[in-house]
Amino acid sequence: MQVAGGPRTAPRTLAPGQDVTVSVPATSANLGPGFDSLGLAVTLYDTVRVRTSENEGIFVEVAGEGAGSVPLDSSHLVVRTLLGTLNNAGYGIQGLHLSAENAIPHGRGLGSSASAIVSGVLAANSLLPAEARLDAAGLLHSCSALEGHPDNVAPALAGDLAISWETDGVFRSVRAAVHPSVVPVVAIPDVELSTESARGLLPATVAHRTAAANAGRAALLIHALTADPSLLLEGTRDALHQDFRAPAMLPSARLLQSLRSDGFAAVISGAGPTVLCLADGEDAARDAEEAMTEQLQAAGSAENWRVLRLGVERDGARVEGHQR
Ligand SMILES: Nc1ncnc2c1ncn2[C@@H]1O[C@H](COP(=O)(O)OP(=O)(O)OP(=O)(O)O)[C@@H](O)[C@H]1O
Ligand SMILES: N[C@@H](CCO)C(=O)O
Repeated sequence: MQVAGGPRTAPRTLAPGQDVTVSVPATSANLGPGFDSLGLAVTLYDTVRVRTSENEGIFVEVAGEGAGSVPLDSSHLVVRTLLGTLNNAGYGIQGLHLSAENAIPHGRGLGSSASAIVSGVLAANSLLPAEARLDAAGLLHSCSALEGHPDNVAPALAGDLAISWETDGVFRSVRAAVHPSVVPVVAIPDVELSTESARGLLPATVAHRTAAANAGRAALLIHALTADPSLLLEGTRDALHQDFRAPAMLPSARLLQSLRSDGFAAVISGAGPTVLCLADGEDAARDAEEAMTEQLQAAGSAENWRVLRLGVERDGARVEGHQR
């Protein structure tokens, strides 16, 4: 958590009794060829309620994903992000009560860390006085800098499809409307793979022809996702990350390969190991669900995976303040 650049004077203390709830969607980054650039918000959510208190100390409770494994003190990712954001604005708190209900599984490629960062930054922003708040561009940059790349935080903040980039250290993003017939279907294994270790498997450089081929597919993918979903299979072909990471997620790599051979637009979601199919219409989504389930059954591992048909989350994170 970066706190450099924070206040040079003693921080002001936020009033106790403030109460805010933030709900943030899961996101699937990369979508094949859009490494560190493309991301899609989907209908699975983490929700945190944050209350400032006059009782000193930090109290954290977690239900759902991460319960029993994430820390319950100031090192909790949402708390750490929230306190860092307040500190950067010149504020602190006396006491804090955070209650999290998580549906996004951790370390599976569905943007759980981005969701936690967005939750912490948005909660802090809502608790701050209006004049100390970040604007939309500041929120995107701040969350992206904390996550290290913008492709999950951008759709988590704004919803739908996000196309993101970085210029001279500044992260930016535009939102694009996904074609209404696109349905995301995911197969989530019960094993985790940290993004950090998956990034460690990538080469420092690729051949020029590889980069050129990938650029063409990324451009095609945006057309397929927004205008012509019949091109999704060809548009989701990646050359930059999936093959390099396959040794760390062999069952996912096998499922991906066999789904693509059968004509499904399957990709590794984020850094994996979840497999995402982008289906063109509800019938195709049902076929993808069935194909995933059958292939996992044939491999004798269906009980270790969850297959879910999701929707595209159009609006992104929601913040609700409560009067007390
Ligand atoms: N809601 C949360 N509360 C606290 N910590 C969290 C939360 N979500 C994620 N984390 C932390 O982030 C880690 C997972 O982050 P990681 O970047 O490895 O995977 P991911 O974000 O789920 O996947 P990807 O970045 O590929 O989409 C967890 O192990 C946990 O330490
Ligand atoms: N673009 C990121 C997404 C996961 O955080 C990666 O693949 O490493």
